[in-house]
Amino acid sequence: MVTTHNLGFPRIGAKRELKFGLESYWKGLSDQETLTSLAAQLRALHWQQQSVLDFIPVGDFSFYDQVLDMSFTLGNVPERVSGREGIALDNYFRVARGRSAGDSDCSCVHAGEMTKWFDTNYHYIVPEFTADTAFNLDASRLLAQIEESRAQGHQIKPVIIGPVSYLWLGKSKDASDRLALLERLLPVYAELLNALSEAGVTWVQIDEPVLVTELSAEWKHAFTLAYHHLKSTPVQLLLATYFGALQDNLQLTCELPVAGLHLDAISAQDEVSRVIDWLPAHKVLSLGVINGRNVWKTDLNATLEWLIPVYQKLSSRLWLAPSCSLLHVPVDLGVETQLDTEVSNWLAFALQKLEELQVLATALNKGRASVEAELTENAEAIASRRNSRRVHNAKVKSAVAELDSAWGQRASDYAQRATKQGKLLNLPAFPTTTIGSFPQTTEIRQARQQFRAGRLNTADYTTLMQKEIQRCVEEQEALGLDVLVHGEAERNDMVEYFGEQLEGYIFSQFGWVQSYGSRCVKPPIIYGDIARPSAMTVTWTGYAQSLTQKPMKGMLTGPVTILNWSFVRDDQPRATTCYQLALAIREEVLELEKSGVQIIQIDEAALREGLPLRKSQWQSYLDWAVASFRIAANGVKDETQIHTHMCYSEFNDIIQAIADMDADVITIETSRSDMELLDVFDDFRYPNEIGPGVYDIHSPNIPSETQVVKLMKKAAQRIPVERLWVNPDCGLKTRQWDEVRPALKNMVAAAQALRKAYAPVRAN
Ligand SMILES: Nc1nc2c(c(=O)[nH]1)N[C@@H](CNc1ccc(C(=O)N[C@@H](CCC(=O)N[C@@H](CCC(=O)N[C@@H](CCC(=O)O)C(=O)O)C(=O)O)C(=O)O)cc1)CN2
Ligand code: MET
Ligand SMILES: [Zn+2]
Repeated sequence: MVTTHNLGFPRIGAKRELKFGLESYWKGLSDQETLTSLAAQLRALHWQQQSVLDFIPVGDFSFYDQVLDMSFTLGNVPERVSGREGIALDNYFRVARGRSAGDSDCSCVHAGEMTKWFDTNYHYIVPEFTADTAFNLDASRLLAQIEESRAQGHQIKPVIIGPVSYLWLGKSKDASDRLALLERLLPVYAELLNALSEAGVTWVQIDEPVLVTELSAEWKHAFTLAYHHLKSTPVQLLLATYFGALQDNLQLTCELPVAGLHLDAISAQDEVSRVIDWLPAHKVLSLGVINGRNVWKTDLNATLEWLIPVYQKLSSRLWLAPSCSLLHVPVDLGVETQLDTEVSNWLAFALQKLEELQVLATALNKGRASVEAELTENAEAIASRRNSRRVHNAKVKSAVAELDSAWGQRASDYAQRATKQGKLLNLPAFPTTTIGSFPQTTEIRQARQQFRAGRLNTADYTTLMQKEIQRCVEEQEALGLDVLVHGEAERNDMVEYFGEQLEGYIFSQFGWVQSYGSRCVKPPIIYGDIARPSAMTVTWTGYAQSLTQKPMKGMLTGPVTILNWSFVRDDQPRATTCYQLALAIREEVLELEKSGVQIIQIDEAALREGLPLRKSQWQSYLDWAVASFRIAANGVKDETQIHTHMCYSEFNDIIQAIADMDADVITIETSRSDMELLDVFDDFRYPNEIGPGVYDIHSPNIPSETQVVKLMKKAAQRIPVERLWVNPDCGLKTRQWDEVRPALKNMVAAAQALRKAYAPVRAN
């Protein structure tokens, strides 16, 4: 018999119940009891929905982030919050967000740093280490949830993050070697596993996703040390790897002294037979055969055909699961009532993926005949997608086939363009601008909800959004900003908004996926060739420009970011889809230009974060990603100024690729790193203009004028002042107007001070 299990389930709720519960608690509108009982209800529902599986995950639920949960379990709690009285949960939220329910402004602490979870759009709270970090087990969260699930009659498998990945994902705050902490960490893990065993647990899933990345000899050795240390614990360990292939870590991984291994057979299908060869005969092999990161139905017949010989070899040592936690896909296709029925028949969300898993297991355990109807239905859906005329657009395919590098080439080089643009735009030194979005207020969101529900007509919705745009322009004029934006009021999200207007896309009503904390995105779904039936932003931008004499930046999302933050086709290379998106955005750029827009920003927030997990694959990704951006951006006249924006700025290794995009201006995140990141942008390596973010928009804290001046002076030591812009780190949509106004006021005042301070330099 094969065993079925799941690595993790989405916790936000099919209708984002957890999001609303959390936000209400943070605002002080509900109490802890309400929040914890909502959490228990969600867990109960999710376990029940998974209960056909042989093992269901416990410990994957989180109030904010599973890595932060692990930090609390290991007693690695930052000093700045420890020793506080009151509700423990509030301390957890203080690390997550810098404050908790009922905190007055003065009791805020700085939030833990947030960063991307591998190559997904999920963000985790980075564990903090120093040379003195001590660990202390607090297994209460896990033990309580184990008891809770048992009471509901489930067969469970607790999920924890493994010690090596835990250290790898964290950051040393004092430049000490975090790997040196392993010795101190392992006894706490052993204690945890013992506690789980005492609670009656037999299997524990221990996640070590860093095994799919390139590891140095020290980190490889850490694996051997760690798992030999944990070998004698009484529970059986299922070591889980996902998001990629093991490659040079394959032999190491197979030989670790654990009871079982989970391999992502979607991204590492080629490795399965080698793993079987290397894996000692007593070990279980769990294969992730259902894609946990995309929304397409699995081709069950093909998968089964491939699995049958594997099952013959492994027999009951074979376990089946989705490739990774289902955190990265929406919960339930069943609640979607407005999806196009043809395309929706090609899709599977979390619950449907578990059904697929069940069909595969039943076919192996009881023979194909026992699931004949399901297999036939699946074959029909797969064929329907493959043969659908709606997937293919001959015009788009030939446009992509005709692309050559000339499409990505601007007429003149940067220096010549800068002169022409300077004359036309006539901006002061240290020009001020923002990244695009202004607060998405409750009124804006509610208006859009009403519009969607048909309770507000198009004319009224448009009027409301125009009012918001007008307000936004007036605020910026009053603040004295130099280059204005329209504020993106009309956009639900910077990717979904474009997806909704492009052909080849469909979008769900409830397909929410957690991005961080309570924040979710609803990635639109690319099912076919991409075309742009009509202009997407020109009217809104034109309206905004009509309200001011100052230059209004056109605001677009770039092809690579649209690709990386959408659910994409799995029937053609990502590069091909990206080129199609690039052509669509190029059309929009050219139409904006034609309408008189002089500055166009094309956000590539996800270009850096879309890098493959292994460095050896970076260059081929960067080649098509940069080429796509260039196709989108570089068809404009010299006089048109192209901006781009990226929110994470560890650019050290890819600065050449960033420079090759050849945008006239790039805005990046730098405030949190005190401008040190700019070292890599120094004179020689980055030739164009730069707006290093001067304050962190993720925090409600207001930067002072002095702070901004200080940061910009640091920037000016690295970048010639005539190439510097002044702007926040990222868009302001998650902030309140009361936070934005004073922050930008200080930023503008700082720019004025800088103009005075550097005036003599510029006169020379
Ligand atoms: N796709 C994407 N990925 C990204 C980012 C990004 O901006 N977009 N930014 C970075 C950080 N990640 C982020 C992810 C989400 C949000 C965010 O603000 N999300 C919103 C949802 C945005 C949205 O699509 N809103 C819709 C739906 C609004 C809504 O929820 N309406 C309520 C009613 C209104 C209300 O009471 O608020 C309802 O339908 O129930 C809209 O505006 O139309 C949220 O979770 O709150 C911010 C940053 C990295 N990845
Ligand atoms: N233009 C977008 C905004 O300001 C860029 C955000 S990058 C995540 O919101
Ligand atoms: Zn950003």
